[in-house]
Amino acid sequence: MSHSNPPSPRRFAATGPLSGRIAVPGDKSISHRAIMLGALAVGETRVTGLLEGEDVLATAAAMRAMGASVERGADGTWSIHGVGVGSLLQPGAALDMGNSGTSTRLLMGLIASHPIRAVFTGDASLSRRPMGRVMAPLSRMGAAFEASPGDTLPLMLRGISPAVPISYRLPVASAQVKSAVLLAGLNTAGLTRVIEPVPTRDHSERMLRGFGAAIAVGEEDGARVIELTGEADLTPQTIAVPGDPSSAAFFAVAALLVPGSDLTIENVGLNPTRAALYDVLREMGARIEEHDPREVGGEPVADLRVRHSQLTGVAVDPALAPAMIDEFPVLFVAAALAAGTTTTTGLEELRVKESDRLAAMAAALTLAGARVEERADGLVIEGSGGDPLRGTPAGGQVATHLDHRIAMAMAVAGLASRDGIEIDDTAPVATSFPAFETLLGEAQA
Ligand SMILES: O=C(O)C1=C[C@@H](OP(=O)(O)O)[C@@H](O)[C@H](O)C1
Ligand SMILES: C=C(OP(=O)(O)O)C(=O)O
Repeated sequence: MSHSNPPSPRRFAATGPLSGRIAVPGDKSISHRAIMLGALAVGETRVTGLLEGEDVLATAAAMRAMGASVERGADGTWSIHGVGVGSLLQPGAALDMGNSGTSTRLLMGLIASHPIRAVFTGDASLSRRPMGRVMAPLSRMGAAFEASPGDTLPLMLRGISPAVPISYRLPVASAQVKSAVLLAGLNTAGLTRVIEPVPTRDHSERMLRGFGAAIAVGEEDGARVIELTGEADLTPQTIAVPGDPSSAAFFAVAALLVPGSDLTIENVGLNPTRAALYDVLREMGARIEEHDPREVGGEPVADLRVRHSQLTGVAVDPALAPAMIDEFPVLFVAAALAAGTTTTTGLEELRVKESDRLAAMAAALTLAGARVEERADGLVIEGSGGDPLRGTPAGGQVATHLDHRIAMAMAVAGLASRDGIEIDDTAPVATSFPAFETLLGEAQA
């Protein structure tokens, strides 16, 4: 896990245009869910394109610790033999979630309706993140918690069976909270409902349906309503995981910013609950074309051709935030090179990710010579009009705070800088995108 890796500083500097064709690794959100649901289906689930990043490997280790077999074949296909809904075993040791919020919150949901006890631990970043948002609904279902102050890790969860089905209105727009409740509903007799005033990524709903769960999605007073009838019996699946749009985002912005670039990113997942970054970039003037739109693993996918473009600042509609929530760090980099002002609002959630992403990006971009104003709920960025950022001053280093997306966003900024950008630690990149630097080399070859 990333917290045991020594810091790995690195300098990113302009090395010329990005071109050719690359394929980014599998979607992180979908990979977590494929392992979890496969581990609950009796029989063999086969997964191709699984993201082999530290976060997903933490999920795999946890499911093994609870009785499932989760193994990688020589050809890269993963084979999962599940235990069946209701049959997760008591883990023999604490579940080390590393840096992964998704692993932690979704697994809390799964365990909440099983009669087992689990201790969750994580790295320094994860141990600061709020878990009360999942503890609240899962407590109503009957689970019990002993958490660290501020409802953080390490925490102990005592699940219960039978659990009580609930109807839960999400107080924050969070796919992790929604998914935790739905996963707890799998081993809960009756109707578990989640009401989502603001839609968030719907991978859980899609995949639960694919595995044969009784799940219905409707609308009530303008809100999305998801209803799951337990107890579920899941049927093993063969799943192809599409490329991660959140990983592709770094390459798309790099190609937009570096003059002369013409890069095609293959097989990018474009689920509408995930792809808003690409719409915002187009609104800013980005030349991004979608080729060969198709469906992979029940998700819309296309190849993206991205060419260097002069960008113009925009006011980003806060209603789009959930559909691009992990892409703001790299959007801020695009804004720093655009002509004019980019304003973002409604982004309080960014303060409780792997780092406080508003503070971290404001500090990092300012250090690199951009003009940034940090507000309570967003950043206002005065773009350079296409001129390269100065880069980090001698002896200066961007602080990434154990946050992979800060590291990759500022690496992209480095490619569009005059003097290069020095990053304090690229080790966290391995949580979501271990091949990042290799692919960067390929695209610049
Ligand atoms: O459900 C998921 O897979 C995720 C949901 C989002 O978190 P929140 O639910 O906290 O918004 C996102 O930031 C995270 O990277 C992955
Ligand atoms: C927020 C993220 O992940 P998680 O919540 O799973 O740590 C992310 O990948 O940007």
